[in-house]
Amino acid sequence: MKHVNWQEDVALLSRLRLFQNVTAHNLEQLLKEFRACDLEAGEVVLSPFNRNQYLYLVLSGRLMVYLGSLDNSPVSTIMPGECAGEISFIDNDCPSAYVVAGEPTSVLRLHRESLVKLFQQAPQLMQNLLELLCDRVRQGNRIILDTEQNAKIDTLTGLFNRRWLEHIYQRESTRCAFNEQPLSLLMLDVDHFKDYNDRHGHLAGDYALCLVSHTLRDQLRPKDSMARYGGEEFVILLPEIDSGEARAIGERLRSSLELIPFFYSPLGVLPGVTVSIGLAEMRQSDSLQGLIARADGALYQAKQDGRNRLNG
Ligand SMILES: Nc1nc2c(ncn2[C@@H]2O[C@H](COP(=O)(O)OP(=O)(O)OP(=O)(O)O)[C@@H](O)[C@H]2O)c(=O)[nH]1
Repeated sequence: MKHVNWQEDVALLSRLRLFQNVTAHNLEQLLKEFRACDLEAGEVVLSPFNRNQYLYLVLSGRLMVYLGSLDNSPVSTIMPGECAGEISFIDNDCPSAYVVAGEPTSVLRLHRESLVKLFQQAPQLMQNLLELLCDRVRQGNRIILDTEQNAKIDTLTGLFNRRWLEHIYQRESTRCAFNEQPLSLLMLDVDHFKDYNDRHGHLAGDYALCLVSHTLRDQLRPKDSMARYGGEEFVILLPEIDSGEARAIGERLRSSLELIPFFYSPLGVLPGVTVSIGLAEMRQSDSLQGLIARADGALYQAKQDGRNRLNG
């Protein structure tokens, strides 16, 4: 970080969000305390390992924010007019994120004591800082929400993933057991899928998996859950459905795919696929693993019996 000369500019400061509606007199007092610095691209300004005493205001360039490790993708960008370091600046603790110059960047640096002194004379400054902090909290909440979404959704098909299935099963099995209702599970596996990939390419295989997920999910009730269990394996949970009814549902799902001889994809027209299905109904105090093991056994038999059929 290189200290540089800075042409003091009250007009520019008053345009920064932190200083909006702060009087020119107060800003002039603050100006004396600022240090202008130039940062090289990649230079680390804040790190969770170093206590921070400064507030940084970006004048030009941009700062990138990284959570956890610098190897992760940046979670946000701090642009001219915005500031960095305000949380650790206030609580005098280590920053929660890395802040790194994304390109050659000019910043103004202000020691915490200078700003704290001014709080009493300029309450508006405190208000502005609180608003900035609220923005940071909201941004953090959005990141948490996105991360949770990623933790439960399979990116290729948009279905729930295997990890989230555990969570849903806990909830639904408890609810069904409590209400003395049945719960059934279908385990589906795309037939001859290795062959399909070999013939049409892996990307075509990916589109076929999307066809399976969209075709089947559209036929389910809101209370049913469909998850991608593994590569070409899917699990459907059917709460309040006994094995007799689940057989009819599974049969309907299976035949709906059989009736699609080809489909349109970004690669052009591709042949459809069929699925084999294993069915199992929940027994008292069945774990998900136990229920799936029985459905998997039934699926194995469906494959043995010639595929494109339901067993269980
Ligand atoms: N395109 C694509 N293929 C996948 C994906 N996940 C797994 N596969 C492929 O799915 C194929 C599964 O092959 P196998 O387990 O041998 O079974 P199969 O060829 O479907 O044969 P049967 O199940 O006995 O009918 C493998 O070739 C995997 O590479 C994926 O996300 N996309």
